[in-house]
Amino acid sequence: MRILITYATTEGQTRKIARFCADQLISRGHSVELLRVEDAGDIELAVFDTVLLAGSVHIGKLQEPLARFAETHAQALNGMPTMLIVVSLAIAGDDPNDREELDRIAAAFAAEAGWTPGQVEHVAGAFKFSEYDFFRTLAMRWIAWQKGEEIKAHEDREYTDWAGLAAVITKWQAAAAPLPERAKTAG
Ligand SMILES: Cc1cc2nc3c(=O)[nH]c(=O)nc-3n(C[C@H](O)[C@H](O)[C@H](O)COP(=O)(O)O)c2cc1C
Repeated sequence: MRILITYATTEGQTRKIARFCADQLISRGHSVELLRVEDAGDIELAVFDTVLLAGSVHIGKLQEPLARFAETHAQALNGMPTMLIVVSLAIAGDDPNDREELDRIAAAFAAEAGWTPGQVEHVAGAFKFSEYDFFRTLAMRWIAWQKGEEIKAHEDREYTDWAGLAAVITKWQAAAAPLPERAKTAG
């Protein structure tokens, strides 16, 4: 399959997640174009069989450039298999209220764009204290403290479940493949 993966990232974790997805798909024989969403604006989606969008939650929202991309290409996206990956820290916990809030964020993003993703996956991100400015450091230390996490100054901490993500991608590429390709890519 020809697959477009386009992503928005603020501190870099979603780029790492998008690259991981690309590597997984390439290793299964797919042709993958991986683009930061700012570089994907006027891309022709008709040349792809499927599209994966990824973004991260900052103060209750996904990035604006990702929202613009989804809105601009909503019609094409609605006509092909798609997946939205939502990266957050809240999903790393086990609070059902957090999960509800993340589902609401994903639903609002999709509704505003006029796009119905074929699949929505929540993926845990990372604390990136090496990337934060002074005020972000204060805010994120407070969040870490609230969650009972002790993180040293300038330390990063990753919560992404790479094995879980690999399983999601394996399943998705098999389901998204056009029928004749399914036999080749399944498993
Ligand atoms: C300023 C700021 C605000 C954030 N707001 C949220 C939030 O509302 N909910 C949440 O679950 N995670 C929140 N996060 C955590 C990010 O989603 C997480 O760190 C993610 O890995 C960032 O991905 P990125 O590096 O690709 O931007 C926030 C992080 C920062 C720095």
